[in-house]
Amino acid sequence: MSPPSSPLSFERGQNVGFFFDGDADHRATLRAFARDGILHGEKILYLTARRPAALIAEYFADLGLPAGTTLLPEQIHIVPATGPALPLKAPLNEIWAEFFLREVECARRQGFSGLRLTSELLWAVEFLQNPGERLVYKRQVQALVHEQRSVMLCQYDMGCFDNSTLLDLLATHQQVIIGREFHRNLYFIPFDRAHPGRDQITLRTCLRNLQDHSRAQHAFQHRVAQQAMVAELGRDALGGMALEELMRKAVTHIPEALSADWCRVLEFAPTDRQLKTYVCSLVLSAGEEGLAVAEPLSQTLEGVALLESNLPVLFPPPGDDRPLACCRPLPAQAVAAAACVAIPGRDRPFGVLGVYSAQQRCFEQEDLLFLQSVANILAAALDRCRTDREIQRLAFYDRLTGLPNRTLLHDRLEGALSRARRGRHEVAAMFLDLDRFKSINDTFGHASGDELLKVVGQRLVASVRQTDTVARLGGDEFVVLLAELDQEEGVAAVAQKILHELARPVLLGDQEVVTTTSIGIAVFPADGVDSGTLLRHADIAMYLAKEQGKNTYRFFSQDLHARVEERIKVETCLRRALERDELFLLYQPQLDLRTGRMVGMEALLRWNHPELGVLTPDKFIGVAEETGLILPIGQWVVATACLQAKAWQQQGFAPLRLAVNISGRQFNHPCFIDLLDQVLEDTGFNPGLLELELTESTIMENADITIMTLTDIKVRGINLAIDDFGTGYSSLSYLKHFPFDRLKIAQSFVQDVTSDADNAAIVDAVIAVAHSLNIRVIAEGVETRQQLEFLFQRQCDELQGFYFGRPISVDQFTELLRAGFSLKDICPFEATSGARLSSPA
Ligand SMILES: Nc1nc2c(ncn2[C@@H]2O[C@@H]3COP(=O)(O)O[C@H]4[C@@H](O)[C@H](n5cnc6c(=O)[nH]c(N)nc65)O[C@@H]4COP(=O)(O)O[C@H]3[C@H]2O)c(=O)[nH]1
Repeated sequence: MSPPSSPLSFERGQNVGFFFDGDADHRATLRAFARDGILHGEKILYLTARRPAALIAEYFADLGLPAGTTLLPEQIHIVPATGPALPLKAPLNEIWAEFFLREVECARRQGFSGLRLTSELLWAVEFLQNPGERLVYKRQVQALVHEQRSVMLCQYDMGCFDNSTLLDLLATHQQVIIGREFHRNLYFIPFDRAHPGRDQITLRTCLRNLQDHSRAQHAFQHRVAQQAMVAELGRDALGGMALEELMRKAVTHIPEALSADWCRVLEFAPTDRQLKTYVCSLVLSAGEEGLAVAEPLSQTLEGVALLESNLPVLFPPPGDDRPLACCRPLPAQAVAAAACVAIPGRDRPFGVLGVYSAQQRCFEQEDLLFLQSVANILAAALDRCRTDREIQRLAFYDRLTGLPNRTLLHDRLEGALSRARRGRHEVAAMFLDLDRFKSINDTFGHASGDELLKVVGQRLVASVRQTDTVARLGGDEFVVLLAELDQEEGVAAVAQKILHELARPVLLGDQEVVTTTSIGIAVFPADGVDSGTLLRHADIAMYLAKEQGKNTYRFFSQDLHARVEERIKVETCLRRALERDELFLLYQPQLDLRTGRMVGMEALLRWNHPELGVLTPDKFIGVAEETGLILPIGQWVVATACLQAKAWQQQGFAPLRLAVNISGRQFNHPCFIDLLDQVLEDTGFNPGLLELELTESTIMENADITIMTLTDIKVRGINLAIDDFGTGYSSLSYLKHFPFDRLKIAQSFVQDVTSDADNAAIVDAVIAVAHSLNIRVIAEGVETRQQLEFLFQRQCDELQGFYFGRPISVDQFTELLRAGFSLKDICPFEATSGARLSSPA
């Protein structure tokens, strides 16, 4: 039989030794070896530790070798134990180990060079090398296999494993150290055929394996330590350890894990394309903390690691490449070896993780994998940190301007107030609202509006100290918090500075825009002791600033508070006024001064307030405007007045012109014309009898849009009147451009017309200009006969005023219509062309 090409086959012509411990009868094994030609032509060294040499000799005499076996008696050398005979079944211990080694030495001296070591010897060698090492027996093997670790397999023949288990183990584990008595059983496994290429696992190489094993064991422990560190850093990162702390921990532990000297993280600054030290395991001097790289990135080790972010870069380089310089600053000790990997980032690498050694050495592939694993953990932590920051930014900062938002403002205000309480100083809260933001937004578009808000934010920040807070609450509302005040005059000066800064023109695209601001100021502790009250009071003061002409600042006061409280009350009730039917209209007659006859009426709104009684519009129209309630209310007025006027016509009264007041917000609403059409359609009222009264400010607010809307109104045949003429812009020139039918001279002029020469001159001029433009003039607020006479003489066209009739209810007005009211009823009047007033009766 030809010898099998088994991993167990021995090299011919070599002295071979088998060690048998003499605990068992090994004849069967020897017979099997002989049968398979293993023992052919070899010398057998039979070391016996526990059985007498004579007994062993008997084994060989009575081997019963198969025919053709060439094992000759002279091949067998029985080496008796040189030490004391050991008892059978003695436990493996140091004495055993030393004994075995002595025997091996002895055999070597006898010229046995290719000594095969059996498991006992392997164990002995290992035991002496690593006294702490435990042998792995039986069940423990399974556990280690499960953990995917190297396996030292012992006592294989004790029935724990069958051959297929062993084959599986060998297939999945590179490192199988064969243990005690294993060789015998292994021989019977068709091992080479099942796993060609694994023949390194042979008895022949066991000793080398053992040394390798010891090295591997060391490396293994090293890797385990590295893996443990990766796992720990991963846990820290997941557990939310602060980035700085995590980085510091990494650079502190990496040198130990890689047997290197020091380690650092360099951060990439994309603007100047430089790397700067983020953390270092060494204590850097002040000068070393600055920017790290003077050289171009591509010429440094770390720079290349960063640029070629998927590859670790080594110093010295593994090939023939010229070594790259390490980034400065470098600590005092020279760098003889280094490995750098990139720390990945979302859009570009964050930086580089580098480990350095003063000794010449090679970093192994596993070292680099470890380094990259740590870099990946740092990258994940950086990413999480960035996400946290992003969330923080969204939660506490205004997206458009980047300023603190309401939440952060409250936080800062609370902090400032508690410091102020302790330090007994004042804190000022300024509430700012841009004066014409809405119209700028409407005119130039939202993108320009946003741009303006950004500029405002920047100017505010530039106007205050760094310790102060500028926040945006939303829309065009900002708050400035002056955290430490010495005196109130200081606040006024800051407010003044802000007004000045914000009034400077802003370039939006190619348009220069000027906006102003109203500021309300409340000061802790006088105007409020908690953040909510302080801000509310600053807001109230801001309304006062708006009311008193805008582009100014006002301090909060208790008086103001009372006024605002009432206003808030009004607002709350006004919301329900429409539903509860608390609104109603009065009608005031308008007379033709030439004929003395009633030619029209003005519908005037009243609110029957459940607690305050009947309120005139000046008490609630402002609130309605601010809150937007003017839209449903205004619509209700137009519809109710048209319905009523139509009802009077249907009752047989001569049709009269119906004047209705339209507020600025109502007029500027995009649906205004549609709503008007709706009313006319629903009521069937003749548009030619409807007159809309608009104030000068409504007309002037947005001249371009106004002219279009006015034209739309005129197209429908509706009349237009300018209300309160003289109180607003008082510009006669725009009369030319707008299609008005009537001009109402404001009461304030009419009232003093007989006592104030200036007023008389103005009224005179206004009538003349209006007539020259074919616009009729109506004077309102006529209360006396003198006023009437003056207006008559100046050829005013129409009149309205208490002298002829106050605003009255529907019923009273119906009575008036029935009675056929005329100017003649009040004063004798000659209604002819060129008529004059008769003397009073
Ligand atoms: N002292 C004095 N006053 C006289 C005399 N003759 C008339 N008046 C008052 O002058 C105001 C005339 O209305 P206006 O100038 O359009 O001024 C109106 C108008 O601008 C506004 N308004 C009234 N109703 C409405 C409405 O339905 N919608 C809107 N948006 N505003 C309205 O409220 C303002 C005030 O309305 P009222 O309080 O009803 O006051 C009315 C009227 O009662 C007089 O001889 N002497």
